[in-house]
Amino acid sequence: MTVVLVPYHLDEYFPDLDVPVVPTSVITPPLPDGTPWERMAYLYEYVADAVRRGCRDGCPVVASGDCTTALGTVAGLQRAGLDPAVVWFDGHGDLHTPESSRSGYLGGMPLRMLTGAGDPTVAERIGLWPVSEERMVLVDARDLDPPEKVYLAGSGIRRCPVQGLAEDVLPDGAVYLHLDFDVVDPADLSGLRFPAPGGPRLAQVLAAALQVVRTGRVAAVGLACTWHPGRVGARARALTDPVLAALGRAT
Ligand SMILES: NC(=[NH2+])NCCC[C@H](N)C(=O)O
Repeated sequence: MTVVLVPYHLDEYFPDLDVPVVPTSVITPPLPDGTPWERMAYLYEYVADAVRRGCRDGCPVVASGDCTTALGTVAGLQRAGLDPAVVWFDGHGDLHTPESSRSGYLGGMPLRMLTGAGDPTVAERIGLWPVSEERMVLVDARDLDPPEKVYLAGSGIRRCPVQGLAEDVLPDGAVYLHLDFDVVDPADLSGLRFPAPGGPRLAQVLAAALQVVRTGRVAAVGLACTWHPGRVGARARALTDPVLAALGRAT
């Protein structure tokens, strides 16, 4: 199984990023000068290519320090000839556009970007096609900003709680499974960049993620290790070890 480590948070290289998986390859190209999205597009070109190749022997897993790396992973699945749906576990929505974001945090935008909205730089440069809202499920997202709530209310994206993830909520076909660890309650995982209290326990997230894996349709997994480097890695293995084991059985 291909396990790709992308030790970055957005366009910033984090050599000390601790991840709960053992990588089979590490992507660290020196990034060119440019805007953050231009630099990320450069990085995600490598990610997309690694995922495309990784599809040949099962389900590639991509670990990075943010959620935006998912843009490269989904593009890689598309390059492999798939039309992936997206099941996105996150304490947040990641549904901002540059106009709606008050923080300006680029990591708060990737799920919206997968619909084809927002800054087009990455999509244009790596050939990422929009995923239709109807093929997206947002799991948990307990910490939504007001503009994200407004957008979700009028969008085709389905939202469900971790404990409400049933077979009939899951989209058809190939699935990109996105796990931002901050979906887990910070009581079970400290050191997160954006802790969102009041969330599900790690064991509950694990049960829901395994449900998705057991469909046998997960084509790639993204692990968003959204913690400060050196803070969480090993503890998160309680989630990733069983998920990777199940992936090995399911593919
Ligand atoms: N996946 C995450 N950790 N996202 C954090 C987003 C935080 C906040 N909603 C923002 O856009 O600024």
